[in-house]
Amino acid sequence: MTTTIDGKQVAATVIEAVKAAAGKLEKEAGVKTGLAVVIVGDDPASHAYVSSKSRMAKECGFTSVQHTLPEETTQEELAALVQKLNADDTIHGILVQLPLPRHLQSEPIIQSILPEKDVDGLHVVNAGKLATGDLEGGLISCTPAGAMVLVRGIRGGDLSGLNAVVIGRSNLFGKPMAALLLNANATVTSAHSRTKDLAAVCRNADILVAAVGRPQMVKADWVKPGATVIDVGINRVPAQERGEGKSRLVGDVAFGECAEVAGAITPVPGGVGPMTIAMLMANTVIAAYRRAGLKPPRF
Ligand SMILES: Nc1nc2c(c(=O)[nH]1)N[C@@H](CN(C=O)c1ccc(C(=O)N[C@@H](CCC(=O)O)C(=O)O)cc1)CN2
Repeated sequence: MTTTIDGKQVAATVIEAVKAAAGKLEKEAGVKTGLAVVIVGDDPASHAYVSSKSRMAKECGFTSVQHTLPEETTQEELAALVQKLNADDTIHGILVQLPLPRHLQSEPIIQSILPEKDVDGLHVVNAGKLATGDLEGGLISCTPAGAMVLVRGIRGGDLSGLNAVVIGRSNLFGKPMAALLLNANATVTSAHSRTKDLAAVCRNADILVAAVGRPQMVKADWVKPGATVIDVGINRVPAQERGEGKSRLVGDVAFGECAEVAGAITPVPGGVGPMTIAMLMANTVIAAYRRAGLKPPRF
C-alpha cells in the first residue's frame, strides 16, 4: 500500500523539538533565540510565507523581528540593513525572502550575511561545507533539509545501494538536495531540462525528487514501482470547477496517478512545504546554540 507522507505532522514534531531546545537555551544559558526576516516588495505569496515564518518564530519562543521594505528599496539600503542585523547580538538568524524585486541583485545580499547567521544555508561557506560533507559545522538550506527528514522517515538514514534522482539544479534546492542524498550514500543523478530521456532516468530512481516548477510534469510511467517520491513543486493553477478566478495548488508530480505506483509520496500541499518553515526554526536555534558556545541538538 502507498504511504502518503504527512509533512504537516513531521513538521509539527520538529517544531516541538525546536521549542524545547529554545526553552532550554534560555533557561540554562540566558540566551533568547532571535530571528530577523526581511521582505522587499509586494509579492502576495512571499508576504504569506514571511508572515508564517515570523508567527512560527514567536510560537517557538524566539525574538521575532520582521523588516518589511517597500518595492523601491535600493541595493544599498538593503545591504545596510543586513550589516545592521549582522552586528546585532540579539539576532542569531537572518533570512532575506526570495525572490527579490527585479531591480535588486540577490546574490551579493545573500553573500553579505554572516555565514553563522545564514539560516537559509545559501552563503558559499555553508554551501561549501555541505558539498564537502561537513554536515555538523554549517547550516543547510531549509527545503532540502526538510525533504531529507521525510526521506529518512521512509528509507532510514543510510541510503546505500539506492538510486536517487533529483530533477532540478537550483542553488536553493536541487544542488543541496543532491549533496544530502550523496552524503547519505545514495547513488545520485542530478537531472534537469537538458537531460536526455528524463522519463527513463526517473524510472531508475528508488528515490525521486521533483523540483522543476512545472505543474504535474512527473507522470505515473516515470515512477519505479515502490519508489519514494518527493514533490517540491508549488504551482498555482486555475481551478475551473471552483469558479472564475479561483486557483488551487499542485506539485510537479501528477499525484493521483503516481500514488498508484509509488511506495511513498508527498502531497502538495501538506508535504515538503511545511518542512521548509520547520527547518528554518531548527537552523535558527542551532545558530543560537553555536553562538553561545554550546553543542546544538540535531533535528
Ligand atoms: N529566502 C527564502 N526564500 C524562499 C524560500 C526559502 O526557503 N528561503 N522558499 C520558497 C518559499 N517558502 C519559504 O520561503 C515556502 C514555500 C511553501 C511553503 C508551504 O508551507 N507551502 C504549503 C502551501 C502553502 C500555500 O497554501 O500557499 C504546502 O506546501 O503545504 C512554505 C514556505 C521561495 N522563497
